[in-house]
Amino acid sequence: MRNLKDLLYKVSLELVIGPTDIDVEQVQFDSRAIRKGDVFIALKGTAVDGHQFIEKAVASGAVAVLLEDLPDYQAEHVTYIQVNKAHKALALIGANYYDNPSKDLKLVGVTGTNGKTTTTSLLYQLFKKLGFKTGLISTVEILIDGKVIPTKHTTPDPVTINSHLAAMRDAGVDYCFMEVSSHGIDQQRITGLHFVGGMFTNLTHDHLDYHKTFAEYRDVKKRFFDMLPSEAFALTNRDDKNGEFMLQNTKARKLGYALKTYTDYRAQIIENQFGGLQLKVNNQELWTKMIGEFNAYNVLAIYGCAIELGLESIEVLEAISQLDGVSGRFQYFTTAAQHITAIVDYAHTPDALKNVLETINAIRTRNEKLITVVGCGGDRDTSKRPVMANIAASLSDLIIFTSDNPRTENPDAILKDMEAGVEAIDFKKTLTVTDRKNAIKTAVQMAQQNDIILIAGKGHETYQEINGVRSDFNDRLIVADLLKQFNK
Ligand SMILES: CC(=O)N[C@H]1[C@@H](OP(=O)(O)OP(=O)(O)OC[C@H]2O[C@@H](n3ccc(=O)[nH]c3=O)[C@H](O)[C@@H]2O)O[C@H](CO)[C@@H](O)[C@@H]1O[C@H](C)C(=O)N[C@@H](C)C(=O)N[C@H](CCC(=O)O)C(=O)O
Ligand SMILES: Nc1ncnc2c1ncn2[C@@H]1O[C@H](COP(=O)(O)OP(=O)(O)OP(=O)(O)O)[C@@H](O)[C@H]1O
Ligand SMILES: N[C@H](CCC[C@H](N)C(=O)O)C(=O)O
Ligand SMILES: [Mg+2]
Repeated sequence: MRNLKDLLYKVSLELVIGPTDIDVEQVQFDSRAIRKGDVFIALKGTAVDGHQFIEKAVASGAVAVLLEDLPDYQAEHVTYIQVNKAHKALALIGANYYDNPSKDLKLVGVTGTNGKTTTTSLLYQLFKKLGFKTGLISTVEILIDGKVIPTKHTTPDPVTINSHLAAMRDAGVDYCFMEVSSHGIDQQRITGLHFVGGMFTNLTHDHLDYHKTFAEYRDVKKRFFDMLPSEAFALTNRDDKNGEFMLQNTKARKLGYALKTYTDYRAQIIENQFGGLQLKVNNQELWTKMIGEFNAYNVLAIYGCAIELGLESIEVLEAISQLDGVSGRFQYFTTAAQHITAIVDYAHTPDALKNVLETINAIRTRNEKLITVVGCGGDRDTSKRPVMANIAASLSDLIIFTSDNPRTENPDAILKDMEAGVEAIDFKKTLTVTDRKNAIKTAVQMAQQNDIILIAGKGHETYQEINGVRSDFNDRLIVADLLKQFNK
């Protein structure tokens, strides 16, 4: 139970009707979750306006309502608090509710189109290996020094974020690494958090359904760096043309990492094989199990972050060489007989798909086929569909288009959008198999000695969402099972 007045600390108020010196139970922004004694925050969302549900929230027992627009009818014994920006107020209230836990640990945020989960998960592993109590907030899971908590979002809502940070503080966590998505920045899910560092991986095509233009998407990402305090570091990829742009208005210490540009943290690829990467990082040797040029960026970024957080270079390099890959990111399975390799990867943007295919093409040595199984999500950016299909077709020997979370869309309509991106010359090597399990089965059946199968788009996911219904689905389990026939 918390005092409402304390929760409103730093929230800029327009009008208050009723007492604020009252006890409230929980902070809710969904009327369906309200219990007696809660405070309801009405948010104007992307689908509906939460103001519609004020009466319902009050009927369910809300003792206070925070809103932007006052209703004509106001219930007695309920406090109404009017603000200009309810999303911002929610974030501040969420932080106040848990006594601003982000100030009690060292929180680093990672933003960018691709590589956030990889970078944050590697940082989590690295800091744990070096003996620190560590936390992680990522697309795959939330980790509180080893304790796993399932998650649905990359960057959860601010009440959830602060509740996890509070649990981390209570567990004595020193460092927390979190993914900062563009939706998270735009919807103020990270407002009020105290970061000691911010990192930027790259910016390429994604989420143009939500942000409308690339410039708007870029500007939203930059807002994360604008909010960093002067004691924080801001470490950005200088080989990406937006790496410097992110830092234009930040107060934080500006730092860069790159493979192709001279900056603070530099790496050179000495070797890039299926076994891993050999790098020269600021003139020191580094070996890692991570594969491909894009992972050279991820590894260099975590090295820079660790040094900025005050760790010793030698022990960081040594610990990085022991880190394992990240679940569903270039995770591969090789058969004993026939030597067929299947790679499950979370590439769900044009750039990620291109990177993964180029990596496979660069490190494959034999005269084998590369078979790609890929789909595009429903109810998400439709403009990336033909682009991803074109990339898959031009960089593979055989392509099987299939479904990847059609959500509420017709799966075949999504596949038609993808097929439209394939050049006439590539058509003869493409197949469309709507059912994803059958698509994977087809790829395995077509594979011959030494062939490589890439199954892209779902990575760590354990479900497939069709017609709005989620059912169990796991690319890794399915392909591992199908490959058993070659191991007998
Ligand atoms: C488009 C989007 O981002 N939507 C998110 C947003 O919901 P919204 O505010 O738009 O919701 P809305 O349905 O319009 O409802 C408005 C308000 O009315 C309330 N309501 C609604 C119905 C009702 O009966 N009573 C009620 O009170 C809702 O709780 C809400 O507060 O805020 C919610 C709470 O934080 C999120 O759960 C929800 O995520 C949806 C489910 C989603 O799919 N989001 C994805 C796109 C997303 O956020 N992805 C990013 C990036 C992914 C990546 O690239 O890694 C992520 O960070 O996960
Ligand atoms: N630094 C990088 N640059 C480009 N592509 C990358 C990079 N790191 C990983 N990838 C590719 O992008 C895919 C997604 O990686 P990851 O899950 O780390 O990204 P993310 O930013 O967390 O994605 P999301 O926005 O869905 O949370 C990987 O499976 C890989 O194909
Ligand atoms: N966080 C990303 C994940 C996409 C993963 C892909 N499997 C899909 O469902 O489209 C998004 O919501 O756009
Ligand atoms: Mg992620």
